[in-house]
Parts: sequence; structure tokens; C-alpha cells
Amino acid sequence: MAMAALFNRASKTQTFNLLCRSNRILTSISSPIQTKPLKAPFQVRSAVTRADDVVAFDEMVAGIQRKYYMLGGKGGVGKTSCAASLAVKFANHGHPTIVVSTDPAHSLSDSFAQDLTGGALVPVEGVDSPLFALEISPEKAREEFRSKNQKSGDSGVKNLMDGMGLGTLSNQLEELKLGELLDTPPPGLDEAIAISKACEVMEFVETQEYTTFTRIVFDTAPTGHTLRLLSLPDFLDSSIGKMMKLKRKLASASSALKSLFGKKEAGQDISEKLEDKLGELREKMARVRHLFQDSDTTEFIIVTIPTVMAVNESSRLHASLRKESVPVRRLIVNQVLPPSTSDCKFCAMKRKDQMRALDIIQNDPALSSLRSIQAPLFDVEIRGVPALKFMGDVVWR
Ligand SMILES: Nc1ncnc2c1ncn2[C@@H]1O[C@H](COP(=O)(O)OP(=O)(O)OP(=O)(O)O)[C@@H](O)[C@H]1O
Repeated sequence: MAMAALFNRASKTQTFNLLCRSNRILTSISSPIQTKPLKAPFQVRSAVTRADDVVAFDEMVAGIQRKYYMLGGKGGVGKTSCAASLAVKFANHGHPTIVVSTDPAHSLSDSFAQDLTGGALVPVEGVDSPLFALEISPEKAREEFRSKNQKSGDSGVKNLMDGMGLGTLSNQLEELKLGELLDTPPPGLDEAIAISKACEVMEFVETQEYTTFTRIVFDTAPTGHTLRLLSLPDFLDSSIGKMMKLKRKLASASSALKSLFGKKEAGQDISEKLEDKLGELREKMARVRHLFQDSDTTEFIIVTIPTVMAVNESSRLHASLRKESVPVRRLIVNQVLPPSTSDCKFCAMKRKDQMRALDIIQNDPALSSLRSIQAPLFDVEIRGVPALKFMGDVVWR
């Protein structure tokens, strides 16, 4: 059955849930819109896979070794819907799954039509295997940030950030809402948020209670944040390097002074503590980066829509991910107009526009090396598990 007929049928029945339950309809979706390898890649690096080598969903679901899928792209292109639909599909194929949103502007709750707020794992209802959702909450991060500062007195995160020249920022984080700051971010804020995010992600991934989950799907923040998170180890390496040098100089100066007056070398103690903290942080960052780069366990899936702006941003995102050696194999082109034999003037214009953007993808040597999965623009909003299951069965095949 052509996609257009399917969608006509969907709008005629007006009952999306019924459609979702109808296996007959689901299995009859033919593939005018589906995975298709584009051109041969112009360059293959270890982290980049040829389109032809990219496995279909059957292989994404195979095996019980834990796998991470990170979905990212420009704001509003459908990252959350794609991530949530993938998580539902994994769970319905027997994988205990967690879907995590690291986007400060969460929409997992809206997508699942369930309250998933609170920064803790919440079970998602209506799936066959355990599926938990987690919205990493900026408010909670801020709270933890504050309590760490209070507990640690003269050391801890505040000191660390002070030491990194982010002192004003750490005060702002304590005083202000992250959401407000995000609207007009002062210099350094993104890095600070990325630092705290990366630490949370790592703690989450390494915690014993999560080891039973075999698929972890990340709904990442829009491009800029994700890239900063990835480039963080370099940023930290250079900042920490500079910091340590400075601290050593200060420590030796203060120890020289203190031994002159016969006092305890307290300055050196603080400097050593700080060095330890910075070292720990650097290690965490390195683990986050390693996780992102491990092609055996991790895949970053770029989500875009067929507009020139979104495609250009995807191209930049792809280039940056390659630079960071993050494995990228798939590109989801979401919200593609389904075929129709009778376009209205508006639809015809829109379709022309989309074709132009799809052409750009075809002619972009890097993007066309990815397996392109076209997902249709549905005529109903994708909300709730049945709708996500429906979407997942169309997209993840
Ligand atoms: N293929 C589709 N057909 C119809 N509607 C869609 C499709 N994909 C996503 N949507 C709708 O588009 C809106 C934005 O989707 P979603 O929240 O998944 O995007 P996002 O990229 O995660 O956004 P943000 O960057 O704000 O987090 C939602 O209302 C969603 O239901």
C-alpha cells in the first residue's frame, strides 16, 4: 500500500491508535520511503562506516551486549520522537531499555504523554519489556551543584570552577535558573553545563543498578550543546593544563614563603587537592569521549528534516562528529512529505523545497555516505506509546 493511501486512511479513521494496532496495515507499508544507501563515501575513517555496511534494525536489536544510541540534530527536527520510538521498539523486542534526555528543554514527557520529570528513572507504561525514561534535570543538577559546594567547603566543584576561571559562573548557577541563563548565556556557561552533564552521564552509565539495561538511547540536546560536550576533553585538557601549571607556580611560591616563616604548607595541600579534582574530572571527560567514540557499542544517529537550513546544520554536525571520531552511520530525514498524485499549490511548493534539500544531501559527499532513512510527515502528532510504536515500525526497519 502506498504511503499516501496509508495516510489517507489514517486521517479518514481519525483513530490513530486503531491504526497502530493494525499489524495488517503496518506490515503492508511498502518502501517508497525507507532506508537507501546513497552514493559511495568519499573517505572512510575508522569511525565512519560505508552506507552499504550499515545494518538494518534486525542487527541493531541483535545481541545482549549493551549498546548506546545517541540521536542528535538541529532543534525541533524530531530527535525526541525518533529516540522515543527507537526505545519503544527496543523494549518491544525484548531489550530492557532506558531512554535518557540530556536536552535542557526536555520533551520526553510530551512525547510519551506521561510525566517523566523529576530527574529519576520513571517506568514507561504500555511496552513489552522494561522501558525507563530519564530526563536529566537542570534544576536537579543545580541543586546537586549547590549541595556539593556547601558540603565541600573550600574545595569541591565551586573551587574547581573558580580555579578554571568560571567562578562568576558558578555563583550564577547557584543563584539563577539554568533555563533563564540559557536564553542569554554568559561566556563559559555552555561548557559548565556540559561539564556537569558529562559527569551525570558518566555516573549514570557506570552505576551498578543500570547494568541490566541492554539498550540506552540518548535524546541529546541540539547540535551546539552536543558538540561542546564532545569537544570538552580538549577544552578541559588545555584549561586544566594551564591551571595546573599556574597552581604549581603558586604552590611553590607559597611554600617558599611559608617555609621561610615556618608555617604549614597549607597552600600546597589545596593545590594538590585541586590537582586531584581536576585529574578526576579529566578522567571522567575522557571516559565520556571514549563512550561516544567506541564504534563497537555506540552509534550517533543524525536526525534532520528536508530543509536547506537543517541539512546544512547536519552537515556541520557530521563534520564535527567525524573530527571527534564519533561513529555515525545513519541519517534520518524526518517529516518528508508522503507521495501524492494530487498536490495542492502549497504542498507542491513544499515538496519542491524538500526535493531541493534532499538533493543537497545526495550531493554532499559526507552526508550521502550515511544510510539515509526517510521518515514521512505524519498527519497526526506523534504522542504516546501506540503512536511511537507506529512511528518506530515505519522508521526503524
Ligand atoms: N514525522 C513526523 N510527523 C509528524 N510530526 C512529527 C514527526 N516527527 C516529529 N513530529 C512532531 O514535531 C514536533 C517536534 O518533535 P520532537 O520534539 O521530536 O523534536 P526535537 O528535535 O526533539 O525538538 P527539540 O529540539 O525541541 O527537543 C513534535 O510535535 C512531534 O510530534
